[in-house]
Order: sequence, then C-alpha cells, then structure tokens
Amino acid sequence: MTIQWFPGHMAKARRQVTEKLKLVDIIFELVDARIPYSSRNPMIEEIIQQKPRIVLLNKADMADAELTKQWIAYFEEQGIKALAINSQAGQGMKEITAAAKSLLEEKFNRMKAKGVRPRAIRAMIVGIPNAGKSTLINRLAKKNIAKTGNTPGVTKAQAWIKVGKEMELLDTPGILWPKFEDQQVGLKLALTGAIKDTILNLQDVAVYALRFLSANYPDKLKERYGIEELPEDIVLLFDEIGKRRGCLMGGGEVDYDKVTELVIREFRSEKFGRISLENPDDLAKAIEE
Ligand SMILES: Nc1nc2c(ncn2[C@@H]2O[C@H](COP(=O)(O)OP(=O)(O)OP(=O)(O)O)[C@@H](O)[C@H]2O)c(=O)[nH]1
Repeated sequence: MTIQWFPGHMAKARRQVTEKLKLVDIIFELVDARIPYSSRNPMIEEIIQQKPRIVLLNKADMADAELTKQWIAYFEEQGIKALAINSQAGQGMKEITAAAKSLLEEKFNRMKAKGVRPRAIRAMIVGIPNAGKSTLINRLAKKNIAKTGNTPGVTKAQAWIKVGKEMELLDTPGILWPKFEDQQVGLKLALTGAIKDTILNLQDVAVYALRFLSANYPDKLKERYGIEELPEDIVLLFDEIGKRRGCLMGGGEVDYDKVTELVIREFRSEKFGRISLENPDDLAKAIEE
C-alpha cells in the first residue's frame, strides 16, 4: 500500500487509532527489526498515551541477530517490553500472547476482584506501512477470524479475530506515518522497502547502502561481488560492481542506474545476509548531538 502522508491524512490516521484505543487493553507496536528507530511513528508515545504496549521487532529473520538482542535490551531499559518475531514464518507468536498476559495480569486480577466476568485480552496492531501488519494478523488469526458484530458503545462494527482462547485482535491495524523529516531515516526506509521507490532518488539509496555495507559489513560486500579491496571512492565501487556484474551501457561503460537497481534489489532480497541498519548505540549518539 502506498500512502501520501499529507497533514490531513496524518490527523485522520491518528484519530482512527485514538478511537480504537478505547476498545483495547494493549497495543502491539510493530516495527522493522532492521530499523527499529526509523520504522517507529514519531508521535507514538503521544498517540497511545499510557496504554500498555509491546514493541514487536518484526522481520527479525532479515535482521542481524546480535543487534536485535541489543535493541530488545534497549527497549527493556526504558521499561518497554520488546520481542523479536518473524510474522512470515510464524515465529514468536506464542510469546506475544504470553507477554500480553503477563503485562496485563494486574489489571485483569483487579477486574476479577471487582467481580467482572473474565474475558479475553483485547489487542490492536499499529505500525507504519510495510511493517508486516497484515502478515502478522493473518498469522495470529490462523482460521479463527471471528466477526463478533457490534461492540457496545461504538457505532461502527469492529471485527475481532480470536487468537487462541485468551486474546482477541482487532482485524484492522492502525496505520501510522513514519518519520520522514530526516534524510538518513528516509534512506533507511527506502532501502528496506517501507517507502515507495519514486519518493527518493534511488541512486542516493544505493550510495547509502554501499557506504553502510562498506563501513559495517565489508566482508559481506566483498564476498558478494568478489572484490578483494573495497575502494573508498564510491564511484569506483559502483564501477567495480558494474564491471563484475555486467551492468554496462552499449559502449561498455558502467551503467550506474543498473548498478543502483542491482544493489537495492540484492539488499532487499537478503543477498548480503542478515543486515541491520541501526543499532541502539548510534541512536544514543545521535540524540546527544
Ligand atoms: N522476511 C520477512 N518478511 C516479512 C515479515 N513480515 C512481513 N513480511 C513481508 O513484508 C511485506 C509487507 O508485509 P505486510 O503484511 O503487507 O505489511 P503491512 O504493514 O500490512 O503493510 P501496509 O498494508 O502497507 O500497511 C510483505 O512482503 C511480507 O511478506 C517477516 O517477519 N519476515
């Protein structure tokens, strides 16, 4: 899905999430494990207020496992429960319900003490486009999509999906906008496929990818393109890759557009292996600056 985020659309998205907040006990904030900072909505705290929340680091299968651990520790230091999941393969699904139960235990015990009849936990998924919301909903739903009709107090019927006996999930996720005021964030969103390819200059995205890989995962880059010594000059690196991969124009010169397309496609299809573009230490440094 592609959304042009104009102020009116942001306000509408925010309103939709805010309205549904009243219906749920807990929020599952879905982020991309490769970019846990850049794939979060900039106003998430303000929007969900004090609602209990679990951060789900999705696409963990594509991310660097060591960095994902560091991100989980980072969130937990802030008192936010975080889990690494792979919605596509259905990994980490049981942990979601278990974590939600544990987070809401006190609330549900209080309700029980007041004589409120026990009920399933109600949850909603929120996240930026392409975070994997639909994939996660389908995974959790299995065959249990249950339309329960009207929920008292709301005019519009809300469909709930049963997740085992203990949880119900709103069938429509909250779609929130990403942070796009920052150029670096935009490049990371583009490289991971979260924003449409026409929004940014693709050559900038490929330059970003190659600089990042040279600095952080040089061996993977060398191995992929059979380059022994990575040139510091980015144009020379484009040239090397172009020659080795036959990304050439009629006259035999390197076709930079083809190299651009190749690098982005190979990054997105995990040809460099599991790569994370952010780590919590960089984030701390960026905030200090
Ligand atoms: N490798 C991997 N891919 C995933 C995972 N979860 C989702 N995807 C893929 O990511 C892409 C986006 O997933 P969606 O479920 O459509 O994302 P969404 O958040 O619903 O997207 P919008 O409808 O744009 O808001 C799809 O190609 C999914 O197959 C995951 O855990 N691992």
